[in-house]
Amino acid sequence: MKTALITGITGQDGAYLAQLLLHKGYKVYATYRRSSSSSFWRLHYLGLIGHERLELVEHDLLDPGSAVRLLEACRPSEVYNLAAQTFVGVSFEQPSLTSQVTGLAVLNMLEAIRIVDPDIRFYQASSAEMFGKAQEVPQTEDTPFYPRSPYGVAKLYAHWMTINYRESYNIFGGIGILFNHESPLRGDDFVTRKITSGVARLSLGDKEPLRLGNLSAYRDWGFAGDYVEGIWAILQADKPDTFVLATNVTTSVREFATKSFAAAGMGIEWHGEGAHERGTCAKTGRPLVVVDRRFYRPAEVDFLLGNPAKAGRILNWRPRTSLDDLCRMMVAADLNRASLSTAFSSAASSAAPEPERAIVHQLSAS
Ligand SMILES: C[C@H]1O[C@H](OP(=O)(O)OP(=O)(O)OC[C@H]2O[C@@H](n3cnc4c(=O)[nH]c(N)nc43)[C@H](O)[C@@H]2O)[C@@H](O)[C@@H](O)C1=O
Repeated sequence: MKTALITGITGQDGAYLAQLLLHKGYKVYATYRRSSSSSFWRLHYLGLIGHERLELVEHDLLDPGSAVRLLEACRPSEVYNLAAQTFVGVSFEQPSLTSQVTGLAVLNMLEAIRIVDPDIRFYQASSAEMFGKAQEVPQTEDTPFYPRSPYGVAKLYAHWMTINYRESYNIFGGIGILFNHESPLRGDDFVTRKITSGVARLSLGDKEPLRLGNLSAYRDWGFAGDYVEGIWAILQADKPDTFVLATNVTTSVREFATKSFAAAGMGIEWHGEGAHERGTCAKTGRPLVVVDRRFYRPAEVDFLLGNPAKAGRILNWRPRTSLDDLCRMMVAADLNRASLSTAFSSAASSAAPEPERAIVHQLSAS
């Protein structure tokens, strides 16, 4: 039985990767931060909590000594480093913390591998944010980097450090440069899930429009479930290498919102431009989307489009889920959650004790 260690199990990719590795028969050790122990909802969602081959381990990425002890205790043959401060917007507010967690912490794990067992295969989650102000279209493994956020800069440090350990110490450092990948398990601070949960709320009658930032940013969005298959394949390759995982299709935030409203059976019409743009219901004219400058970033990445040809050729990896299917999947999951919570709160109020209901009845009658 192979043993893997995943850092960042409470995130979207950690949950899907754990599911994949357990399905393949691995023993999986998975780390989480003490303060994120309440975010096991994704593991519950996938039915992984209590799995006999999944062991959750508390770990602080910033502590080099505990990285060594972690590897000595788990003895993995593969380490998947997914833990990071992953919100680009937050990285402008907390650049130092982001640099430590997303950048420097990766060095701690690489050093621990060098000390404990240099044969461990290490996966580093690099990001399309490293392309930032993209120097060519589409972006490939050879495109020069130009990060536009503290997050992108930190990821670039970790990226080069992994290559450096590959070349200096012969460590199997496999790298995936992942473009945006989404799912019903995405956190609702990211724009796709913010949109699909807003669509669910609005389609169930809520009146408060969705407040978004830059609607004209373009992203190459795929399904996270497809991408973890690529991540696994990167560590099974004959030699350590760097691969772009992307769909080769790019779409604006505005168009993602249009598709998501359509998935809930609602048409949206767009009016105005820039900070004054808004989207209204095609049938009733009620406001569905307004632009809110608070969600703009100090520096924006305007356009990302990845070419995954190398991953197709060498790893035989291809994204299988179209953007339309992804939108439908995410909207359906959010509609389900929203109607369950509406049903739950109305069941809770109708289950109020008899005397309270009687009082409400009397008050409204008088
Ligand atoms: C590859 C990369 O992918 C992700 O980073 P991201 O692209 O920044 O993702 P996002 O969903 O936060 O923003 C996408 C775009 O949408 C725009 N946008 C408009 N209005 C809102 C808005 O209201 N909220 C947010 N969050 N974004 C908005 C925003 O300005 C940006 O242009 C992370 O997984 C990251 O870890 C990673 O590695």
